[in-house]
Amino acid sequence: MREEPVVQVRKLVKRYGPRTAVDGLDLSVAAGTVTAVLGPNGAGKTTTVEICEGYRRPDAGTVRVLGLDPVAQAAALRPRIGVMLQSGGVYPGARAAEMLRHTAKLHAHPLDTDMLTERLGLGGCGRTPYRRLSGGQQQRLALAMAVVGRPELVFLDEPTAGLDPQARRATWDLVRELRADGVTAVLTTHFMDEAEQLADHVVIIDGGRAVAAGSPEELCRGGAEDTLRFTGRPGLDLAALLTALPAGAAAAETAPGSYRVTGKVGPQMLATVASWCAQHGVMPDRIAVERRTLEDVFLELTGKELRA
Ligand SMILES: Nc1ncnc2c1ncn2[C@@H]1O[C@H](COP(=O)(O)OP(=O)(O)OP(=O)(O)O)[C@@H](O)[C@H]1O
Repeated sequence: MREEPVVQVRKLVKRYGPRTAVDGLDLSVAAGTVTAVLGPNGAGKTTTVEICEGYRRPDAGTVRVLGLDPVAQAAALRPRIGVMLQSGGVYPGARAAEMLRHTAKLHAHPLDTDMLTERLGLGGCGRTPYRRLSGGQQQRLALAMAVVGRPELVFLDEPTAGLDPQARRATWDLVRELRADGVTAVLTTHFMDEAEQLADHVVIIDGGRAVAAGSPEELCRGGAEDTLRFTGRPGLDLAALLTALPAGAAAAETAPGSYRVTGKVGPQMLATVASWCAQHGVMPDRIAVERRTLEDVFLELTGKELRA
């Protein structure tokens, strides 16, 4: 039997005065997976996540998290989820270790707080008041507080924004371990490599709607073309090459001796280009297939212009 989605959002609408921040959004998160929610600034990611967490009320649509209504059944839901907020909710004079221990005590089976602080590189700042922690340390403490209670589901809003490369990797490792323990994670991020590294499922939001969803591989494979590049002697007869290639392919010499072939790039096209080169006495010094990255897909879907 297929498990119910851990998060199920249908036709969600949220308005702030005249502005519609979320505009009929659908989102489904399967149990035990990491879902990355991507989108340009102002797309509605934080609003959606905060509605799932029960911090905001939807204007329309249905939201179920672990089968519960996040607002009406908040008391039942809160102990089962972990939330990493971008900021706020913290007494600035409290010491880091105290805050983490306090949060751990609210849960029946918390993680070991010493282990968690070491893992996240916070071992040396347990006695430091929150307001004196660096931005990156505050960020890691927020992550620790979100996961210390062994939640079934954790929401991470831009978990690695502003972190140095070591801290980013420590965060990624922790998220992978959580998943290995069966925890479901929903994260928002602006880092495409983070989504590629961590996510089983990616949802791209734009203008308050989900404009694409799938695994990183599915999103990169779908739709547009890939590129095959090779180098050889300059001035090859590309019209002749095109007759050997399947319909819809295109070829161009992008610089003297550098060639780009686009279209449905698969084993057949690679073999065709290689055999055409052999027939014409061309030794390709380099031949490479370039797949679209998640960033390419993201920019194709959401545009390259900066938004107001
Ligand atoms: N409390 C609020 N009052 C009024 N407008 C708001 C409020 N919160 C968000 N908005 C607006 O709603 C829209 C969506 O904001 P949201 O923070 O959900 O986007 P986001 O995708 O998380 O953006 P970012 O990547 O910049 O964090 C934006 O236009 C934002 O200005």
